[in-house]
Amino acid sequence: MNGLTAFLGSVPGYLNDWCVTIFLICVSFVLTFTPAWIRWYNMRKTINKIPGMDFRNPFMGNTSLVIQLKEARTIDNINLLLFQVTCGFAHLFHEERIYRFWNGIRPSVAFFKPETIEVILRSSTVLEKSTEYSFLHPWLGSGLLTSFGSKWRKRRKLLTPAFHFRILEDFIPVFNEQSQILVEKLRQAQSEKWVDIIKYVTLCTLDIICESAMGIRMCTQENTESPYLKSLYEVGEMFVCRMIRPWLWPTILFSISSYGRRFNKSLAELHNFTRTVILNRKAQILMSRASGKEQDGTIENKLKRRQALLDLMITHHLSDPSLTLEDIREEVDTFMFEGHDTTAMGISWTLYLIGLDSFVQKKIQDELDSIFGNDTERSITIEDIKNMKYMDCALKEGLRIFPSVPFIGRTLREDIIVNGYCLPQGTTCFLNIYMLHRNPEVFPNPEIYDPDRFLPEHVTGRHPYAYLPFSAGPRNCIGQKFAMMEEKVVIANILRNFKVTSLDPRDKIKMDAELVLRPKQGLRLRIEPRVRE
Ligand code: HEM
Repeated sequence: MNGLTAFLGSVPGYLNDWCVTIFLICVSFVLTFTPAWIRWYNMRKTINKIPGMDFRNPFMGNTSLVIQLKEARTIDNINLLLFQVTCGFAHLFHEERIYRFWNGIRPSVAFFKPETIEVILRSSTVLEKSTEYSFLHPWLGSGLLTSFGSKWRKRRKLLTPAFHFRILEDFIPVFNEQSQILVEKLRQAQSEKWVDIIKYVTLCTLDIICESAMGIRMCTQENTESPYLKSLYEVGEMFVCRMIRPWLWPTILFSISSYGRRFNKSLAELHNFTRTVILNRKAQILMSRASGKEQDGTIENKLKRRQALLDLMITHHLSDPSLTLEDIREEVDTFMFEGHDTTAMGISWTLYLIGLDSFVQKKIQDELDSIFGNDTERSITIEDIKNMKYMDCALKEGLRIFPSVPFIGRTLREDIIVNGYCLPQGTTCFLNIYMLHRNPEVFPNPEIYDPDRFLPEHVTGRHPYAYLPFSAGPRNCIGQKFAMMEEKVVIANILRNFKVTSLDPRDKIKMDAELVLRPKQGLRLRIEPRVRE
């Protein structure tokens, strides 16, 4: 201290104040960041006991590998590259099926073995989503997918009855009607050499979820120029642009970028639309209450049951205003988002696999003929769906090879032990469902499409966490029964009418690491009328 006083005494007065200020800034910097750095250093020591690749630049972590490969021009698209690097790492660490990696200074641990994934998903304390999900907040707020803690628990309890089997049955007419429109659209496209099946199916699943979640007909299959559809695509596209550009992660930088401005404009349109639908429906419910025509909260008539999700929330809001209209908006947007792209990809990938395998296609069509005979128009019933046993296997196998949600992320709020390794609080758990489904010990020749893997005799004895297209545990997919029913109705209606042939072999398909697993260049299918023997 004497030295400092002597030094300050020897410099001119006006510089004195500056020296003291700079000295104090340095001290507060050290005091603020040293504990954080010590915590990070200890965390690094613990995490580095898990197998993984080393890196030179501590600020970039293993992300620098992606940049090096991009610079080496091995592959141009960073999205494709990310997906391939992720799978490459999984192959390197295939023995323990666990590895660490550093996403910048953030530690992550990847899992793709049933026993380790079970520890994470069964835990009642690991319920918080990883930070990547926060990019969804402007759109979905803290709805069911992104929320955690008591908010998530309350919402999950409130919404679960809307997915009860009895309620889902009333959506079957919607699945039928919309998939019959899809069949007509495909019939018109038969003269084309091929169609990108994803484009057709996505409009169909969007119409289905709009009618089921909001109770309104959007008719996007008829009106592909719908402003709602345009905004929805724009929001999805800008969201992905942000995900793959780390410099746009800070909200302020994103909002002033051209991507952020386009995102915010379309988002405002989407939110306005959802809010208007909710307000209109609330007014209708209040009017029927006032006129005494309301059939109580048990939702008796068919039309009302079809709107179960929105009605359930509005009815709850009217008796308990702590569930606000904005809360309802978050949930409706969540269901619109989670409920159409996932099913569209499930249907499209499965049709693609069926289109590569004439043996499987014939088996499915034989099963459909045993249910419907030559009738290609009769609406599908719940009994028919139950009888589609081989179709069930074909769909499950499709979701095994191409799970619509290939990765799931969780953030640890306390230390846990997995596979003998300690994972400290703050670690991101990266559950690689895509590679979990390619474990040759569970699924021999994992790249082969073989629906027989899901025959009851082959499923018995399989580890319950070996196959997880809908995740598992407390935060599993609330819409899984809805999705399976919808997918069966749509695929059945297509294959009752058409023979499908996929034009691109498996090794020509490149995959994007987006929120859902999608092929870079679409899926080309030739559609021909079915000729019965
Ligand atoms: C093939 C179709 C589908 C697949 C593969 C799928 C897959 C998944 C997965 C893996 C999760 C867990 C995500 C995570 O933990 O981050 C999830 C959650 C969720 N899914 Fe699905 N999903 C599908 C269809 C649907 C449908 C049709 C709906 C709504 C009608 C839906 C609504 C949700 C919601 C709201 C959540 C969040 C649940 C919670 O955290 O409590 N999903 N889905």
